[in-house]
Amino acid sequence: MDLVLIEALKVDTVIGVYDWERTITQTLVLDLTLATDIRPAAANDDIAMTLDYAAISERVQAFGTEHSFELVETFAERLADTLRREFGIPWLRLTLRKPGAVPAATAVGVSIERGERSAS
Ligand SMILES: Nc1nc2c(c(=O)[nH]1)N=C([C@H](O)[C@@H](O)CO)CN2
Repeated sequence: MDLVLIEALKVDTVIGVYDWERTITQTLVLDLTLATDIRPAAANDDIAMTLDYAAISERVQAFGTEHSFELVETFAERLADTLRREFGIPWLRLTLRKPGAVPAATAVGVSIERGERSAS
């Protein structure tokens, strides 16, 4: 299985458990690793035969605008489910960082893997 990568994608959203966080937009930083077979697209030089990282990046940013969760866990889980359903992604790893949430840390966040990763 091959992988399509999206690294350090900035996503603006309302997120957080504290009252003050419900009134502001914060920027999350996402890394996505998306399983697919790139061989058909490579053989035909055809964007329609692979995962379009530009289209997926736009969808992730729209997702951030559409939702306002409290937990980064909820954002990650719901986004992973949305991307897998809408783009037919069999397996993905999603790492979500919330910079500045803990001043002593560069970033905090979660990393999840969902779906089945085939061996071939
Ligand atoms: N595991 C989590 N811990 C915390 C979260 C979270 O989403 N998941 N969120 C907060 C606050 O919103 C924090 O980011 C504000 O600085 C605290 N802990």
